[in-house]
Amino acid sequence: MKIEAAKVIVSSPGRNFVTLKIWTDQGVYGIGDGTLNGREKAVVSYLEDHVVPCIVGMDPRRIEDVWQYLYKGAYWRRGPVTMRAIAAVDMALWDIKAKMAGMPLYDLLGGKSRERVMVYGHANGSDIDSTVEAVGRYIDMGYKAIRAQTGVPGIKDAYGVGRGQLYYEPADATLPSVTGWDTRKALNYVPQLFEKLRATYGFDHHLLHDGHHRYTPQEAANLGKRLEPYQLFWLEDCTPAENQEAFRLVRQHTVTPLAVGEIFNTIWDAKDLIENQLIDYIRTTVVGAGGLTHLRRIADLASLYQVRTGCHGATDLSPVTMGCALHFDTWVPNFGIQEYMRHSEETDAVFPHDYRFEDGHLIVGETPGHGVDIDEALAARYPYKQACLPVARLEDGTMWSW
Ligand SMILES: O=C(O)[C@@H](O)[C@@H](O)[C@H](O)[C@H](O)CO
Ligand SMILES: [Mg+2]
Repeated sequence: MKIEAAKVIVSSPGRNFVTLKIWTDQGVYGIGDGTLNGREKAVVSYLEDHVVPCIVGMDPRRIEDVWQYLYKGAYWRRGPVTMRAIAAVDMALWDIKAKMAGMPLYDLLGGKSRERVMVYGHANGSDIDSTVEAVGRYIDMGYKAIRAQTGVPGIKDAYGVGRGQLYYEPADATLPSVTGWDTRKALNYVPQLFEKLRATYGFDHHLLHDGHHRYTPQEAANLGKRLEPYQLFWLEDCTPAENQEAFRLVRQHTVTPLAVGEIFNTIWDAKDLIENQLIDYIRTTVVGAGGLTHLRRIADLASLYQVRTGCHGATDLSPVTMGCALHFDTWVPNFGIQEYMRHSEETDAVFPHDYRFEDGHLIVGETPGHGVDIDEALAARYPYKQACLPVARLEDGTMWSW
């Protein structure tokens, strides 16, 4: 059996997606996602110029060998562009294998560990009162877990506060928009949001919060400690994780559960955090970390240390990644939660998929493969539109982590 052809499809139904379609000589095809928000074309070139010419003619059944070929064969290892390109191939090959086996992907991975996957949605508002209302709307929609982000008085366009209610997309301009940040103001304000949320809705729902890499380890420890009374499901990216040791300081001071990893690409980025039990949830997802082949390895390492999964699921990960992640979540023994930011109706139409939301959970169907396709004719109606993620600066102009 051979890979006969592979094509990269760039489409922007509301936002940009990079999709890889691989055809085999047996008439079966597979679909993979390689989207890298704000840097999409780098992956397009990596795939078209450097990956597709190598994989045509290879045996699509040899998923592990193709993965090792692309990883070791580049010589230049890791990084978001390389690992997304590998992920796109890997997802398409798993899709092909599962279709050939006539099985939904979760069956091929080892079978169902659960019937449905708990997801969390994004509630956000410009201030505490509007965020409390937004959380109420998610509760009314049936969500069991909700991430809450509030604007902070005196901070311009704080992270996570979108314009719409369901479809927040931060990559909003051809050149990066400039937003603001002030740790002191946020540290005083954010705990008040969670105090009000618990006072209003009680403790039945899981609440989550994203620090988006903005606090120093000491400040993150302070925030984690002050959030303890509100029993968060997790505090995400409380401090940058390039230095994995930084989490030790946070951990020593708070029992608020910690999640990290949406910007990690490999097991090496997470290894020290997992082995030293410095985190509770690992956020790497299929497109971010080299596909299912590598994500499985991360999850297996994590399971040894009782670290659970919490796959990244923002709108910049296409329905193809969401489909693969849901099959992974349905199988993985150490599942924690799945992020679910809804895609727009245009996006959902371009990517017909076999998963559905019900009672705060996502449920995958039994279509062989990962159950997500691309409508190429419709995709062609949405050409690429340059879009960048914002940057953040402190009041005095200093660049900060967005
Ligand atoms: O937790 C999250 O979902 C965020 O941190 C993301 O929305 C992130 O900002 C985007 O994926 C960036 O493209
Ligand atoms: Mg995040």
